[in-house]
Amino acid sequence: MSEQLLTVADSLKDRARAALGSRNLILVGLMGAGKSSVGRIVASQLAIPFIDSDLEIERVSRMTIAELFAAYGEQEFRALEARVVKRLLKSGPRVVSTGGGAFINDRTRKHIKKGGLSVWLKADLDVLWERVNKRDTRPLLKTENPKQTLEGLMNARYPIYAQADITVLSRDVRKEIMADEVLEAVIEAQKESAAS
Ligand SMILES: Nc1ncnc2c1ncn2[C@@H]1O[C@H](COP(=O)(O)OP(=O)(O)O)[C@@H](O)[C@H]1O
Ligand SMILES: O=C(O)C1=C[C@@H](OP(=O)(O)O)[C@@H](O)[C@H](O)C1
Ligand SMILES: [Mg+2]
Repeated sequence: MSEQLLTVADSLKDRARAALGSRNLILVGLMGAGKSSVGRIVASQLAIPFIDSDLEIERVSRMTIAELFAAYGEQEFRALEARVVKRLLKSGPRVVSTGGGAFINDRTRKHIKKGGLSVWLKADLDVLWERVNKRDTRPLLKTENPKQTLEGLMNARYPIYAQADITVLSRDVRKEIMADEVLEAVIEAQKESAAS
């Protein structure tokens, strides 16, 4: 990388870090959008802590997400998720990647709206499907036609994800590029709110 390009990359991180201030950055969106993997890169670029709410739920319960769904059902999982997300957002700045259903739950969405800047990683069905069909860890997709299930979730959930503060299109590009686009969107959002 040339010296000039390095300076541009550094200033992107610095400007995004300054724009975020002490707020949390919370990634929302459907399964496969890249919340967990892109969130981790964004946090490392900003040099702030990264927490994935699903991993935190698994840590505190000492069960996997699939085991929690099987043993207690989705409703109990959502109640635990709401408590964990609320706690994770108590202090900042952090990058918190949520599970796909978190922002859909009224209680959890309120915690997220209050707890920082939310970013919807929005992807089309084929991109999501390409990514999620490689693993069978997601209990909601254990159906006869998982692609159709995913499409149904898209239709039901996209109007709600649209309430996030920022939307970034999650495309078939490298995760590092997606992370840079999130940083750019944070800077833009801050400029817009300062101008209004
Ligand atoms: N931009 C990307 N390009 C290629 N693969 C990606 C990209 N973003 C995510 N993935 C892959 O897709 C899968 C799902 O990503 P993940 O971060 O777990 O999504 P989410 O947390 O939103 O469900 C993972 O295997 C991940 O490595
Ligand atoms: O969409 C959902 O309701 C879910 C998404 C999953 O997280 P990812 O979006 O990180 O896969 C996980 O929380 C759980 O399987 C439920
Ligand atoms: Mg995830």
